[in-house]
Amino acid sequence: MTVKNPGTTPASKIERTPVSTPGGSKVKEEKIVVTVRLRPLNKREQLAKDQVAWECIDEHTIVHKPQTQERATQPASFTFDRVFGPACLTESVYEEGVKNVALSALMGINATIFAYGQTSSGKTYTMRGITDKAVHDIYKHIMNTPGRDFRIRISGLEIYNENVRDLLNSESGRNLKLLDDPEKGTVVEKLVEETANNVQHLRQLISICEAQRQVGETSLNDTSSRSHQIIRLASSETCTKYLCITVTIESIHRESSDCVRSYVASLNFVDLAGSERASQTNADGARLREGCHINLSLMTLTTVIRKLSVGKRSGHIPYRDSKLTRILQHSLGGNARTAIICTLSPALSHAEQSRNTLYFATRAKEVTNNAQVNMVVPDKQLVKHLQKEVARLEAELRTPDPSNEKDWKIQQMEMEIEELRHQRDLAQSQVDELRRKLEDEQQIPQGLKPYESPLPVVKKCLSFSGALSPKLDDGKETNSCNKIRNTMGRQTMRQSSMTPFTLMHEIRKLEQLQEQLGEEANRALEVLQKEVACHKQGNQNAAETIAKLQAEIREMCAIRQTPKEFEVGNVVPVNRSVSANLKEEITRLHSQGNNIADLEEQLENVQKSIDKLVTSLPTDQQSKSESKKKKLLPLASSNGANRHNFIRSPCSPLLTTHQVVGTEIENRAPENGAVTPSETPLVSEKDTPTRSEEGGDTSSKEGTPYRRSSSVNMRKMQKMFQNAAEENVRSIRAYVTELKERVAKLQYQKQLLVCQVLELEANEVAGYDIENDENRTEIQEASPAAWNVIFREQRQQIIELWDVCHVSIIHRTQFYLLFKGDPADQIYMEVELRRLTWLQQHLAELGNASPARFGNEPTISLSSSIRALKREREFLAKRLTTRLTAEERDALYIKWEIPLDGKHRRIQFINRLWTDPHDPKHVQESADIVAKLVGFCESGNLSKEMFELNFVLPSDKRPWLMGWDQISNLLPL
Ligand SMILES: Nc1ncnc2c1ncn2[C@@H]1O[C@H](COP(=O)(O)OP(=O)(O)OP(=O)(O)O)[C@@H](O)[C@H]1O
Repeated sequence: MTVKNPGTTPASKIERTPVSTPGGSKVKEEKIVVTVRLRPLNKREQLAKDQVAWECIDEHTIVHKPQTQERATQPASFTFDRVFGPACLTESVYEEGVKNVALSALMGINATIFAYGQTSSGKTYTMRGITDKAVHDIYKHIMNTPGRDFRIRISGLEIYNENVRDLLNSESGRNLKLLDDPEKGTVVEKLVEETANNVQHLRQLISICEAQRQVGETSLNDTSSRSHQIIRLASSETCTKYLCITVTIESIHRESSDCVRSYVASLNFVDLAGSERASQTNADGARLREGCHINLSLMTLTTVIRKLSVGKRSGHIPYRDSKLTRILQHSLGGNARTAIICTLSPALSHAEQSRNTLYFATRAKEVTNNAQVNMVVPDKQLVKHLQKEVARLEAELRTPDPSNEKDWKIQQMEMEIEELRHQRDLAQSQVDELRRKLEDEQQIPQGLKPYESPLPVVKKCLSFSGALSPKLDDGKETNSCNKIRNTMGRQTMRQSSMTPFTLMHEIRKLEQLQEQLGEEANRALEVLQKEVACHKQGNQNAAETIAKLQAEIREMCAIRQTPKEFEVGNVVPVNRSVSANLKEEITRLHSQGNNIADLEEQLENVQKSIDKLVTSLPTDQQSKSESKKKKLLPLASSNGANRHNFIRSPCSPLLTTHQVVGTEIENRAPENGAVTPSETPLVSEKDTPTRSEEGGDTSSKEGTPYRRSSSVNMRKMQKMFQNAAEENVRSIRAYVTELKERVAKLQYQKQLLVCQVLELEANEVAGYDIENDENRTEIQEASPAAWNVIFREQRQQIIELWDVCHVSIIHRTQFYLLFKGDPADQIYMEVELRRLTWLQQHLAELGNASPARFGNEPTISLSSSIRALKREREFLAKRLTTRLTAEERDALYIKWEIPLDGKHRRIQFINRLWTDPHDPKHVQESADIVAKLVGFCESGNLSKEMFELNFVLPSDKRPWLMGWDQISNLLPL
């Protein structure tokens, strides 16, 4: 359990967004809110006839009423954010002084309210009232926000004699340890944290803390608080219906929700111990020791405030010198909104202490904090979400999805085609065998009566199967042929010759197989055709969606968000409807991105399918050799219509009508009318014509037109199919390449939109006036002259940001050399600039903290970027020897002033490249050298569109920024 370090939570990834960051470009610093409360003279002071030494002359100024004997050297007037006189109620102090700060916690911003002042000045009195009112307002807000689920948790601790004690667990013992967590900062070990069920429960828990607090008596206050008490409420809120408010900043979200992000924040109420000097309390013994410890913490607090007031860069800030400042480090110049109420006694007798308090308050006014909106993505939830997504994508890509029938069908068909091919070969060999037998029988017929000869029948049957007459398309013809065949079959049977019968049967079987094969192949091609058409459509849809989204985002930009739902200081909650729209759009955009990826993947599959189909066909060589052995080719089917489609594959734009016509002519039977299909003679091995060079019809040995063999046509047809299929593959490859480039371009557009949406969200959260933002940039068509100016400015900004963010110098080089100001470069320049701006901000926010991990990928941090750059420079240094000659290297060393006899000259030289973003010559020369070392040429190996997608560091094969998709992952999806 933590006492938070505001803004930290276990097992969660916290994203921090600056509170008021218009355009998301700068971190807004804000000063600590300092108010002063002057109480009335108490009874003790009245009895002692003490004088009133201070007066609040207006809402901001308190003045010291000079006494005659007092030296006039001391400042008499002090100004603060608000000053409350003796007549002011605690309610006013809360409403006008600290409410805005306190309720920031509801918006995911850590908040701390301190009460500082001498003993009996009214700290506890004020803090009790304020805590009570804040609790009331928190629950009021919860009631008024039914769309969100809140969870409130509370912990309480006191620091007594520099020992930390748990106020909600009296058995935990005295000294809880403070631990340093690289992610969470300082945490209090084993501090109990209770979840408040409702407002009464919360109040009860606060009372327990109050009761547990160490109270002693001093001469100034009968119930003096001798400890620094910190009651901490932490709130977290999801961006949808549910929310948790928790001390340990834990985010819980509904299972049913797609949102994996919540707001989290802690709200600290800190009632400090009296700030007076130990001597003034007439303390001795135990009290004196307490005073020393109290003052150690307060002294450190004062030092920290003093140092912070002159600027955070003023050197070491001694947070670690006391437990109080360690625990409250984030509230002092860090990620929190802080309000300090300085309480004063008006009594003249305490004037010196009161003046010290006012000096402290004056310093505190100068301290600035960097409050941020804390959003939490619980690791468990995130991992679950990502796992689901990965599983879904994997299933889609790897397993034949029943819903994706087309892929499944293609696979099935491929298997069937394979099987059919196998059967065909089998049948073919049987036919060959039968044919041989038949020929043997042909040698015998002298002894047979004419009607006993099976030959004419068989011949007719085979000629039917091998014929390529267009009449085969005609159903009637086919039927009549079938009839003839059947009749022949019956005749054959009557003629009681088993061999011809078997032969016919086998031939029919072969015919059927061939027919099936043709049909299956055509079906496969049809599916492929649909697939490609479908992908084309998908791609078009993606582009349309992007365009629509851009238009909608422009519209959303134009909408002013009034009235505001709930306002806390400068923090304006996100307009829910606009936010919902944005989320919806981003979800759509993401799914579109997935579609694009799917599209690519599926196109690859199509390509593979076609490759398979082609390789399953015999090659030309095979055809030739096989045609010598086998007299009928596999596609010698009577399925003329299918054949026609088969060759005229729709995937082949290169296949011309001429070719198709040619194909049809090729397949046509001789038109001399001398031969009908049924009359075509059986082609025997002996009679097989040889194929001419032109692939045309050649005469048989006998030179009769009847020898015009179907096997020749089949070979040609097969060759044509193969050509067509190869062309298909080529054209689909070209199409896939083109699609990839389009996908890359869409990715750029997507990134740009994501950047815009992030900015919009940040603007909404900050209540930023989008319309009046002068810095806001839109990608608009600029005139060539204007674009030229814009380009130069943007490029310079980019170069400077590369330097600041330690971006890969190979990336810089390639970007620099590729984008030279062409009007088409606008989008790339814009995206690069926005990414870098985001990165700069991200690195600044992260500071020295360890980067959170996203899935298995580490996210970017300053140190990881520097390390990566170092690796890259080492890689380039090695390349100096392989890419440049010794003379070239020496020339460069001389030019870049590297001592020729110095050690580690290569790395020295490489370390000088890309180090001066303000010198254009240096930049150009650096780019030229890196390009040479890596082997880029400006227009050569990469297109602009593919630039980002293809780019990986040669040293570690990882994208230089771990992928810009992570930016979009910051969105509440
Ligand atoms: N604004 C006020 N109006 C009326 N009475 C007040 C006011 N502020 C404080 N008191 C009274 O003054 C007394 C001392 O106040 P309190 O205990 O809050 O002081 P403290 O600063 O917390 O002292 P310590 O540091 O010793 O804990 C209390 O009896 C309280 O009721």
